[in-house]
Amino acid sequence: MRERKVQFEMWDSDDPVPRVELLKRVKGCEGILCVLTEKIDAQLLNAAGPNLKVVSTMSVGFDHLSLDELKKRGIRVGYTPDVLTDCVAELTVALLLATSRRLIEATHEAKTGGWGTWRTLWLCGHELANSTVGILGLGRIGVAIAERLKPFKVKKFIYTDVALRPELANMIEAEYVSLDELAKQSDFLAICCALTPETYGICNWNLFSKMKKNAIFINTSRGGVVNQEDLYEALSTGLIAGAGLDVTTPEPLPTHHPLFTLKNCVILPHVASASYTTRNSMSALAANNLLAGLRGEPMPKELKL
Ligand SMILES: O=C(O)[C@H](O)CO
Repeated sequence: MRERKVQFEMWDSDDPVPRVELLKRVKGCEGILCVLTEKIDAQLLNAAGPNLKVVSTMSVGFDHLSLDELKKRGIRVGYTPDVLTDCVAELTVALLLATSRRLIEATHEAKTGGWGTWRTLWLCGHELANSTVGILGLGRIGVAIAERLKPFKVKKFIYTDVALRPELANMIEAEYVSLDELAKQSDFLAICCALTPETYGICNWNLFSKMKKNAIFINTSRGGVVNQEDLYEALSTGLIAGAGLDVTTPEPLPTHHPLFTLKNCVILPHVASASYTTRNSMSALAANNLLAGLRGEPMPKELKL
């Protein structure tokens, strides 16, 4: 293999690179490796200029990339699916259990003196055994979540998506239903779809009002799929039983946000893929995508534009 040297400049901080700084530093670059906090839009692509050949994002989600603008300029895009599937599924199950069994409330009560005598209905939650689990957007992550939930004796998996996903559905014996039926039948509803113009705000009053009173809503995809005002209304009026959110709009969610006042809403700071193993795999894959793109070779994981 012919050796080629790559010159790179790294933003050596866990905090995002300030936009003004990024716009300055991308000028003339052939490749950019970014994370989901960087908006790769027309402004940034113009600032980079015509040398830019490849953008590699260290994420499975790509809603921070203006795909039309990238396509128009013939810029190739790499992303990091698969390597985070197990980690995200694991966290989703943890969040689901923490929400449905009210673990955050329970530790708070234990610590702050709320733990009195044993009481019959105190801190009762909802169990997975004999339940129906709905998945909105059945991909690798949805399947991995269902595989982990099955041993909890879930009765039935149902899903909806823009199209039938027979191969994935067969792996978990999931039945395809309409969005309305998904809302009506699910005891637990896991949101696993990508954020696109079609899914923006799809979890709104219309959906929540059809859900069961005992339903638990879990979102580890993107905050933008949820109408948060409607979710607040649904949770605070007891329309649904609880919500676990790893993603919100905006991020970070301001500490004074009404959702933080609700006991039946568990909010995590976008940590679904945060394990050492997974973040290492994601960064290696993102780097390999970038290098392959620069060499003009097939990327290990390229997004088809
Ligand atoms: O899109 C992603 O990769 C996750 O949201 C963060 O790991």
